[in-house]
Amino acid sequence: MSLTQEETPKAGIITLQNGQVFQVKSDTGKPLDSLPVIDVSGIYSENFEDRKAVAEQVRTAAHEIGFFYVINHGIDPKFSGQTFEAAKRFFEQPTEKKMEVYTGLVPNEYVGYHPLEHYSRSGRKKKDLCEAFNWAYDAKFDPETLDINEPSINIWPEGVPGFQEALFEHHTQMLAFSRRMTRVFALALHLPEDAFDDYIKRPEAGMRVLHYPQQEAADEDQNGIGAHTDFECFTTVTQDDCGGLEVLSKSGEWIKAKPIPGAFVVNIADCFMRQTNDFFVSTVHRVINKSGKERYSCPFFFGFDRKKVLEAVPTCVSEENPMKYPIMTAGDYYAWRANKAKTQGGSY
Ligand SMILES: O=C(O)CCC(=O)C(=O)O
Ligand SMILES: [Fe+2]
Repeated sequence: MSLTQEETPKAGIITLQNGQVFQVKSDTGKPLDSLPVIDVSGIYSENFEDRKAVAEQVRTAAHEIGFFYVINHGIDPKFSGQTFEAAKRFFEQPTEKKMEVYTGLVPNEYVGYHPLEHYSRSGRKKKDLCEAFNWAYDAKFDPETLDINEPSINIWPEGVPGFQEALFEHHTQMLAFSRRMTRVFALALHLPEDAFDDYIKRPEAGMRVLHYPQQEAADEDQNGIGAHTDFECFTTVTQDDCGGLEVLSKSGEWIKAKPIPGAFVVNIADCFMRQTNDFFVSTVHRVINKSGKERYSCPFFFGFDRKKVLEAVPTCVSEENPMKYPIMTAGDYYAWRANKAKTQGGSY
């Protein structure tokens, strides 16, 4: 949210940190089945036509709604199981202990602990009812690293055995999947499959695990995480079976992204929206946990090397449709958004 804590949001209007303003028709999520489900098993095929067939479905989904489920993604659910189990052990600790790795200790970066009811994206009366632990790319855990000696920016809690190991085992899986999906996105943009390969040799690859207690406050007073867009290229979310993730449709309705066992939810984020000159839509989403249970989720945020310039891809600009966004590096864009989110009480 770009609203400061003092401003009161106008009913039905959402203003985001990236400057976009949205009109919402109804504040209540609807259980529509309108998010596409894409079987991505073809991304592992040796046959180009199989990969292209997945890419065409991704093209439509990324353009029309910016959110879709992927099934048959090939990642064993034991990895997210381990992450959720490790996260429960971390979140269970007293707040003072968790604050030893408070994200505020690391300026400009989104690593470490984000406390409960501490940030607000929604501008609602009460701050967002979630807590999170974030960790960033670490060359040591990237089998394709270019520089194994690159220092890590992560901070880790003491006294949670196996925490870092569980989280990075999972991260390494998601990294490989996201690199493959980047090739699918290139095909989806009708570019050569390797068009972004150089952008993701040293990618931006942050991950977080979130805990949402059951919400007692009314939706108009609080959200689990308020309406926002993500700032990298695309996000892949593993959610448990509680539900609560909602996506804002183009017509201004909140659609419930109900959990599909074993599926990931993939959403387009702002860097891809900028690079594709709005052909891919970075879609507003939020979470409200009224399931009666504790909700856990784990998004993986994938983006380009900070040194790369976010120029529009050639298939998305023309004389009639010039680039809409100022050109900057992925790193400058990230720093701008990260700072905004941290100083305005926002979250990731
Ligand atoms: O918890 C979820 O399902 C989504 C979380 C999210 O949108 C975020 O952390 O950016
Ligand atoms: Fe998000």
